[in-house]
Amino acid sequence: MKIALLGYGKMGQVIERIALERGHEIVLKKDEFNTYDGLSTADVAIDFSVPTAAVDNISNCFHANVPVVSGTTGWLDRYNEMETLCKEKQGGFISSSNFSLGVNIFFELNEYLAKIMAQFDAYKVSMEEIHHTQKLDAPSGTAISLAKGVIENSAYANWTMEDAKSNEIHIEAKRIGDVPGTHTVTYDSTVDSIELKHTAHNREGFALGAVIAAEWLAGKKGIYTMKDVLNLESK
Ligand SMILES: NC(=O)C1=CN([C@@H]2O[C@H](COP(=O)(O)OP(=O)(O)OC[C@H]3O[C@@H](n4cnc5c(N)ncnc54)[C@H](OP(=O)(O)O)[C@@H]3O)[C@@H](O)[C@H]2O)C=CC1
Ligand SMILES: O=C(O)C1=N[C@H](C(=O)O)C[C@H](O)C1
Repeated sequence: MKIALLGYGKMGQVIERIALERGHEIVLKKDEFNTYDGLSTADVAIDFSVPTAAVDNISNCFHANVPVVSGTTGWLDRYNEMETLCKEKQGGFISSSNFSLGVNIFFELNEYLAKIMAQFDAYKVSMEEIHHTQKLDAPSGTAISLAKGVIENSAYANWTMEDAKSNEIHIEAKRIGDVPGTHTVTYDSTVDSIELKHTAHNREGFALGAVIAAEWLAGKKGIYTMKDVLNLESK
């Protein structure tokens, strides 16, 4: 399979290694300064760039008729625009705040736990995410996805990085050293706490998940999620 890499930083380089190991060919490595030359020859594109470049990268894929997997975070206020363009151009699209198998299992557990905890007023939920100091966005896309998973399954209405009201989920973002990504969901009461935690030990899981998503998406049209790729059924 011919792959275009849109973004060739920490993630792009791990994705390249895993893609080559799985027998794929890299036909474009797009960074801030080069062009999209070669994009139209790709079977699929993988975008792990920066929040300000993601929309351009994804749009160019739809215009070039190349299905695109996007892992970039911090641009999702423009997701609907990309969804509309994808439909208009009959493109293929998967966007996820986190492509690792472990985090996608964690997302399912988070939704399941949220449904249970919605019955118990004594507990208040909060979230913490820890990432490396080079990360541009806060809170992480994964923390936002976790908060949405709780909101869709409970009476919580919103998330905030400020002081949380009773119907809001507080998210704390910490930036420490080279931490690849740690997320904790805590339900706290006066007598005990329940914690759900995912710790990435490196970037391999994110990159492997993105390559698996690209293999799955190549040749398809439509808008999908990692639930489709991993065949995960919400309970
Ligand atoms: N969904 C997931 O599973 C995961 C998502 N992420 C997200 O992926 C993104 C990238 O992370 P990471 O690799 O660590 O970040 P890096 O900062 O290491 O890499 C970003 C890359 O994007 C490049 N870039 C800048 N402008 C453009 C442009 N216009 N077109 C294409 N590329 C451009 C940068 O190029 P240059 O060096 O020339 O500036 C750099 O190579 C982040 O948003 C992060 O949150 C990260 C891990 C997992
Ligand atoms: O920037 C990162 O590094 C990561 N970003 C993603 C996010 O914002 O959730 C996923 C992962 O946690 C690593």
